[in-house]
Amino acid sequence: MASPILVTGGAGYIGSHAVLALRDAGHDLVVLDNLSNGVLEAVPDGVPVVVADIADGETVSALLKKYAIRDILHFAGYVRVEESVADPLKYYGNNTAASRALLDTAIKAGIERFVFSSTAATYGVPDVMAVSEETPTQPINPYGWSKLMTEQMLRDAVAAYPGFKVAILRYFNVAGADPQARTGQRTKNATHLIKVASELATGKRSGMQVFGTDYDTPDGTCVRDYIHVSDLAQAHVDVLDWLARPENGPLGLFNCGYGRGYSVREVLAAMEKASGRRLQVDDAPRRPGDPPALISDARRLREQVGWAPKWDQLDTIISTAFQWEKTLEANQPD
Ligand SMILES: NC(=O)c1ccc[n+]([C@@H]2O[C@H](COP(=O)([O-])OP(=O)(O)OC[C@H]3O[C@@H](n4cnc5c(N)ncnc54)[C@H](O)[C@@H]3O)[C@@H](O)[C@H]2O)c1
Ligand SMILES: O=c1ccn([C@@H]2O[C@H](COP(=O)(O)OP(=O)(O)O[C@H]3O[C@H](CO)[C@@H](O)[C@H](O)[C@H]3O)[C@@H](O)[C@H]2O)c(=O)[nH]1
Repeated sequence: MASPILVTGGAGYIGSHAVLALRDAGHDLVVLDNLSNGVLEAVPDGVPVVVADIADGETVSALLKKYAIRDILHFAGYVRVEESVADPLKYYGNNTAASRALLDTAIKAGIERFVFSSTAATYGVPDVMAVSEETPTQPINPYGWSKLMTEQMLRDAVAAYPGFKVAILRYFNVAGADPQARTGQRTKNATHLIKVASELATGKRSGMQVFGTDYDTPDGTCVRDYIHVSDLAQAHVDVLDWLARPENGPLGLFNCGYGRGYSVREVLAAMEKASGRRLQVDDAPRRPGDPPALISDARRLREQVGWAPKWDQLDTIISTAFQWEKTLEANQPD
């Protein structure tokens, strides 16, 4: 893989961590991002950035040619579940239709390997405790559907176009930040539990709520499988290597998680410990659409690809998220 890797959405939260992981592994790369939610500061100096939309076929095909790209990591997309319910066409437009356009450009350019950011939201509300790649997909919101439809296009493309290999990665709850605080989550008006709790712990918010305390879980709050964003970034590097070996593919489907769940209360207790602050938290009704527990069976990624996570302690996830939030605060203009 001597030619550079194209990272779409590389100016965003997960993409910017993947950029660091790829660089740390010695890869050259190019970022493609329309900056709708990303920022240029998230991309390290020296990495070329093309500011354009993935659906802009002319620009994208020119860049694939210019850099002789053979591999694409496709992170670009919209990520807010509740927004997808309020404005579904926005999600089908970007996560499905724009991804189709990118795929079309990629196939025409002879791209060999394509890794797609999918989500545990494709499983909906599973009736098993540990969700494997074989668990039926039944999204309960347009976000999940918009990703599942792109997965289907990729499956069909692999079957139709010889030489085209794909890996689909279904992320569970992504959190934390680069342990060296080179990048982290910058999302404005974030709704993710750990980001919200980090903002509260650094004083950017005055309070937060626990959505639902009467679930059938050990402490009554929802349980999730939180994966450190740097381990997830490394999974992309490992999966690309896996896909590049002739005996592997043409299609890989991998859950990305640790196979271990933590409740909302456990997360908040860990944030109090990391920050040394008492958090102002109120109990609130359930948030519509939240499954009580979502835990991955992610053995396939470890066993087939050889992924070996390094940051898989809840305290590490929480402390890196908190440290990043402080870094962001320190760099705020007055
Ligand atoms: N954050 C999570 O917990 C989570 C969980 C599961 C899956 N994912 C998936 O991972 C991917 C990255 O998520 P994130 O949390 O880093 O989000 P993010 O919003 O931080 O990053 C997405 C990036 O893509 C860019 N982008 C969006 N649409 C584009 C387009 N049409 N053309 C070019 N650039 C575009 C944005 O500017 C942004 O920089 C998304 O596809 C998301 O669906 C995220
Ligand atoms: O202020 C808050 C925010 C969240 N929660 C709860 O915390 C848990 C986790 O919520 P959140 O961090 O919003 O993540 P999820 O809703 O589990 O969804 C995330 O994880 C999914 C994969 O599991 C991805 O598909 C989604 O894109 C991503 O938003 C849920 O029980 C929420 O109800 C609170 O109690 N208070």
